[in-house]
Amino acid sequence: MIDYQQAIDCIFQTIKPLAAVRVPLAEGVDRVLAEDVFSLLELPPADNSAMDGYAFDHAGLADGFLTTIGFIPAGDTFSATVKRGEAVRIMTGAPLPKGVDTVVPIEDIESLSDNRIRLRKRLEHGANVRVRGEELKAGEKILCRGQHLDPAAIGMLASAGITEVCVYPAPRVAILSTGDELVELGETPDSGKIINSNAHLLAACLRQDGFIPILLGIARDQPGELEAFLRKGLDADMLITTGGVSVGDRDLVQPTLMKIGFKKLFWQVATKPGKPTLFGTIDGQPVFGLPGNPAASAATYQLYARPALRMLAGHSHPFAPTLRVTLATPLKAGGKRLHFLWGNLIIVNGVLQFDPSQRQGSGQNRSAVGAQALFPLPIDSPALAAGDSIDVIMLHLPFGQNPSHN
Ligand SMILES: Nc1nc2c(c(=O)[nH]1)N[C@H]1C(S)=C(S)[C@@H](COP(=O)(O)OP(=O)(O)OC[C@H]3O[C@@H](n4cnc5c(N)ncnc54)[C@H](O)[C@@H]3O)O[C@H]1N2
Ligand code: MOO
Repeated sequence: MIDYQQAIDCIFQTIKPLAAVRVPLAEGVDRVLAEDVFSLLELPPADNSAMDGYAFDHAGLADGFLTTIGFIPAGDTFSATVKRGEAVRIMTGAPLPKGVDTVVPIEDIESLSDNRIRLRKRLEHGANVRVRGEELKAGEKILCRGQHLDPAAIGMLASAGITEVCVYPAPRVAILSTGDELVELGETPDSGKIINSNAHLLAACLRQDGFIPILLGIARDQPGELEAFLRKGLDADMLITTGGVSVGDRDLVQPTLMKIGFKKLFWQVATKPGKPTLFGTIDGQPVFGLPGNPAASAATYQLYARPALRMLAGHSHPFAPTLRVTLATPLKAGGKRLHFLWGNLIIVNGVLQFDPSQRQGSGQNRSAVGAQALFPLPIDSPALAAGDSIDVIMLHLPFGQNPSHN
């Protein structure tokens, strides 16, 4: 049996980004750039005002008095040259006319009679002016391959005149649930049956992370049916199965995958949950056989499938960050497998604490509900006390807390 580090090393060495596609800029959000991007425009296109105020020539400001000779709203230009001792009323974003280099905000002047104004305080030369090209030069490299496109990046690319981007696409993920005991949500589970909740859990994880779930349904524990279902998943960018990967008489996923060209890279990891996790490829397509126990499916999605999907999507940092926090409540000693414990992150006096969930059983969906982090309790770890420093794997930010309780 391999350990957790060997499992993630194997995934890291195996998965390569998907073939890049060119998409309209708006569809690029949350994707990763597959090529460098160069600005088509200079920005700002001209020296312009950063404030609503009055523009003037700083060198001509002898006594703090100026005569206003006109008005420029944003989007307009002013053709006349402004002479020393004169000022034009100018709005934020409007280009500076010839002859001026400094802007005084409206709040900092006193209006006098005869179109005269007086500056209340001294200003630096060039104050409140945005200089042509200070943000972007035409032809300048503005974003590099590998950059994640957040909304601010989309805004900057739009400002640079970029209409399309070349990105790694969002992976499409086929999900197959296996097991004779399963019925679909909406059906009545008769004796011994349970609802296929893992498909909903995994589809929700995928949607939350910006990936595309393709639900294949439920394959019975019967080799022919299972093979037909597995083949349906081969068009996707990744295939994830749940259930049927342990050592039971009806755990048929692995032998059936083998029949259709599966190259097994690992099976069984010394972790709890997640021991029976299976990983490999079929013609280069990554395939995960996740354990059927719901919280084991949820944990192995976070620990293995999610980073693998981020790698397909071109992210150079696929693994969730770890963060040093304090333990809120004591924990029992570790055992013979690395034990991933679900927990909440709570903020106490501005310090993050990890509060382990009361339920940790891998057979229950409830164990993972609301958890924002996983704590890997090391093999043979001694018992831990409240206040101990621990490193947790961050799954989500602890939003949703009432700020007054911090
Ligand atoms: N003798 C051994 N038995 C088991 C071992 C072992 O090492 N030796 N490992 C245990 C561990 S750990 C896990 S995890 C489970 C995983 O086994 P499988 O992946 O083969 O999963 P199943 O046996 O098919 O199901 C396990 C459990 O999960 C429920 N399940 C399955 N699919 C779904 C679904 N789509 N939605 C909701 N719940 C599902 C299923 O009914 C079972 O209760 O094996 C242990 N056994
Ligand atoms: O390892 Mo299993 O995956 O405990 O539930």
